[in-house]
Formats: sequence, C-alpha cells, structure tokens
Amino acid sequence: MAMPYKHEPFTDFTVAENRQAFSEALKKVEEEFGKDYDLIVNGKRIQTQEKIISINPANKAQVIGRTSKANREIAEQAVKAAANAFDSWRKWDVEARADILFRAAAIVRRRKHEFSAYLVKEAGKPWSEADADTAEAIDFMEYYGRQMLELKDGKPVKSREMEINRYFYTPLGVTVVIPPWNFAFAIMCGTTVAPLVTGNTVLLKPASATPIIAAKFVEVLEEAGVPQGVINYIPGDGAEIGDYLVDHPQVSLISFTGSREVGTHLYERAAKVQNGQIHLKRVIAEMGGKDTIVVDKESDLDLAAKAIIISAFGFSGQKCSAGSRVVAHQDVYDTVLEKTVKLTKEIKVGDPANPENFMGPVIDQKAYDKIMSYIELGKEEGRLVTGGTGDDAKGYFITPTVFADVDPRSRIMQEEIFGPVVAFTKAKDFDNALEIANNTEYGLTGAVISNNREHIQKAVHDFHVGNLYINRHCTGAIVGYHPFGGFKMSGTDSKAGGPDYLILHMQAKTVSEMF
Ligand SMILES: NC(=O)c1ccc[n+]([C@@H]2O[C@H](COP(=O)([O-])OP(=O)(O)OC[C@H]3O[C@@H](n4cnc5c(N)ncnc54)[C@H](O)[C@@H]3O)[C@@H](O)[C@H]2O)c1
Ligand SMILES: N[C@@H](CCC=O)C(=O)O
Repeated sequence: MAMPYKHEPFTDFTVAENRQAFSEALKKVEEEFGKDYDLIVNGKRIQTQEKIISINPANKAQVIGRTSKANREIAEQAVKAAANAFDSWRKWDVEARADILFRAAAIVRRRKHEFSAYLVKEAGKPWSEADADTAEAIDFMEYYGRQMLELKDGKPVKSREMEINRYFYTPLGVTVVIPPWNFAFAIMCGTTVAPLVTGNTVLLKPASATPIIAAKFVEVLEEAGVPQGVINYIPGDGAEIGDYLVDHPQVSLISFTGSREVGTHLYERAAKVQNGQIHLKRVIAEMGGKDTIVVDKESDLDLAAKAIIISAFGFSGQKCSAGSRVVAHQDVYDTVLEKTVKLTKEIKVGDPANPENFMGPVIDQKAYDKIMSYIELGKEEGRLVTGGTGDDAKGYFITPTVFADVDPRSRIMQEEIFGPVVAFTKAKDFDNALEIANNTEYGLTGAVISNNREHIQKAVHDFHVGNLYINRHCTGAIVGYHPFGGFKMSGTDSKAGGPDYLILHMQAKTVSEMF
C-alpha cells in the first residue's frame, strides 16, 4: 500500500554537500549536450531530417540537444498507435497503472539534480526554481497515483432489492497533451501522467523551447513500464501538427496549458465535430494570468514587499501566476513602493548556473523583444522607477522592472507581459482595491496582504481568482495542497494537483443489474 502523500521536500542549497552535488549534476548534463533525440511512436524511434534545436537561453551558442520533428504523417501514425494501444491499456488494473507512476517518481527522485540541471540549462531556471519544478513533477506522479487508487471503484450509489447498481469511471481515449515551456518538467509531467493513470493513451507534443527535458522524461516512463503506443513523443510545430491533432476525429481529450491566444484557438477548433467523429471532445485549457497583489492599509509592509518580489521576479516573471500588478491602499502606497524598489535593486541577474543569481534570462528572442516592447510602453503609461534595461548579446537578460502610478486600465496593467515587470497603482480604499484587482479578463491567482479580518473575508468572496493567497506571494502552488487553475480567460479551472483533476480525464459509467 502506498504511504500517505506528502510533497517532495525542496533541496536546501545552504548545505555545502547539496551545492556540491548540484554543481556536479550541472557538469554531468553538459557532457551530454548536443545529442540528437528521436521521436517515439508505438515504442519505435523515428528520425527526421528536420530538427528542433533547443538552446540555453543564458548562452545562445550552447545547444542543449536536437529533436527530430514530427510532421502530419507521423502525427497520424501516432494517433493510430495510441488508438490501438487504448484497448488494452484501459483494461489494465488501476493498481498496475498507479505503480508505474510510483516507479517513475522513484526513478526521477534518484536522478533529481540531473533533471533540475537540465531545467537550469534548457529553461534558464535558477537552482531553487529548477529544484521546485522537479519536486512538483515528482509530486504529480505520487499524488495522481494515489488519487487514482481512491477513484478505482467509483463512488457509492444506492442499490435496491434485486437490483445492484454501480457507478465508476472509465477513460476517454486518445489524449493530446500540449504543455508550455515554463514549467518544462512539472506541467509536462503532470499533464502526461494524469491521462495515463486514468487509462488514456497519450500523444505528447512538448513545447519547442524545452523538448529535451520531455524526451528524458519519456525515457523514464518507458523504463517504469509504460507499454508501447501508450505514450508517444512527437515534438513538432504547434500550428502544423498541433492543429492536425486537435482536429483529429479519433482524439477524445486535449490537455493544453499555455497562452490565452493558443488556448482559445484550440478550444474553438476542438468544438467542431469532424467527419467520422463519434464523440464530443473534451478540452482542458489552462491559460494566462494578469495576477494582482492587493496591499491593504493595515498590513505588514515588509511582508508585502517580499511577497511582491517573489511573485513578480521569481523565474523572471515567467509564471502564469506571476504578480505583475500591485494595487496598494493610498495611505501605504509610497512606503510599499519604496520597500519594493529597494529589494528589487538588490536582485542579481545573470547565468542561472551560478547560484548567486536570483534571476536568469527570459526564454528566447521573441520573449525578450515582447517584454522590451512592453517596457517601452510602460514608460509612456507610467513612471519607470527601476530596471527597464535588457541585454541580449549572449543570453536574453532583462533587469527587474518596476513602474509606478499606472492607470489600472492601461495596457501594462491589463495584458500578460510574462517577464520581470510589475506595475503599481493606487486604490482609495479596500473595496476600490478589489474592484481594480478584478478588472482584467484573467482570473488566475491573486494575493491580499492585510491584517484586517473583515477585508480578508471580503476578498475570499469577491476576489475573483482560482487561487487566492492571503499574506503571502501569489506563486508556488504545491500539488495536493494548493490545487491550481484559473477563472475567466485564465482557463477551465481544472485544478491541477487537486482532488477533482483526474475525473476530468474520465467518463462515469452506471451499471444496473437485476437479479
Ligand atoms: N494556467 C496555467 O496553469 C499555466 C501554466 C503555465 C503557463 N501558462 C501560460 O502559458 C503561456 C506561456 O507558455 P507558452 O509560451 O509555451 O504558450 P504557447 O501558447 O505559446 O504554447 C503552449 C503550447 O502550445 C503549442 N502550440 C502553439 N500553437 C499551437 C497550435 N496552433 N496548436 C497546438 N499547439 C500549439 C506550443 O508549441 C506549446 O507546446 C503564458 O501565457 C502562461 O501564462 C499557464
Ligand atoms: N503552478 C505555478 C504556476 C504555473 C504557471 O506558470 C505556481 O503556482 O506558481
């Protein structure tokens, strides 16, 4: 029997041995750089001429690896393989499927620093962010394995004399998994193992910036015992094979995490019933955020400044949960701004392989250019207080940036920037602060820093976000503790890492038998 679930502890990098072990892992993974990775369809390796080249965003000259690139023909083979494998996989004992997740978690735990080192190099994550990403991947496997054991017999329903009734869950079928690059291990892993453990078969199309970590994970799944055709690894162009897979009549479930733009596009496409399609597709779409930290008049302002720094600049603001807007009560606005700016100026930016650096690069040239253009816009829409500079000569580095006195309706207060930029605005009272906090189309995370219980109560009911945090930062949800997902245009509120998540990957069946 599985031990009760507990989240994976984070590595304490103040301990010399841990620092040493992590440095060695960084060196070890470097020795593998530049390798070619094949597609995996029905357990077979496939090589293509065309490649996706994954580079280190802190050092553009460094190639992490190259993957073959799936085209539509290969995508079609993968759908067929997954559809064939479904018939046997769906009938596997639930315990056997859960054991595969537990075994995969054990393999990753043994190679924890190696996976985190890949995240440092391929995704540009600082050590502690990479370590948390790997821990979250382990958590997803441990948690979903246990959740499935709880769900295996379904839920109780009433029976009557001479009539026995049962109610249980069955899988949906072929699942297309489309994860983002920013939680290159955790989200890719969680969105892959949830359909697997529920008995679905998977086509994994990783994000093009981070395909190598996904290739490594698929190898782990194979080692853990996932049969041929049940997991298929098919990196490729989003528009080319992504649309093809989403449209495919044999696909039953699409699990997408990424931008609002792509998510809404896929949601719409999946709704269209194609020739030969005999079911409605289900879509899980977790999308962007424009997350607000409200600072109340009665609050600990040092705590507020620290919460803002972690939320806005952790992983260079490249989290859907990033706190990119601060709404502060007019009486404390100047003080919290000043404290935040002081802490921001202490942040070290540079190669995340060096643990001294709190902030690494942003992911690629496109992201760099987009963020820098928002910084230019911010100079028109507000007052630049600190930061605002970038350097893309070697890697994609941007300084942590704070704008003050910004109109809550301005673009930098409304649009997801996905970089190290935070904008401050003033509220006249707490009600006004909540009104501003709710005035975007997103509804993912939010934080309230307040010592006023009445205000906290009000926020619990009126702050319209999927994940609300009181007196702490608005990032860093932990599997099994803070089920994660957003309201409004942030998505379908699937609550990854929560007790309702697996059910989204299944359909309930009622069997009623007369005796
Ligand atoms: N809500 C959440 O849980 C959550 C978590 C992480 C990231 N995000 C969001 O993700 C975004 C950043 O990630 P990103 O840049 O990878 O997002 P993105 O939307 O650009 O890409 C996400 C995935 O979709 C694929 N894709 C692109 N076009 C496609 C198409 N036409 N068909 C099928 N697939 C296609 C990409 O290759 C990638 O794998 C941000 O908006 C962030 O807020 C949300
Ligand atoms: N679950 C992560 C965010 C995922 C999106 O980027 C957090 O809670 O910070």
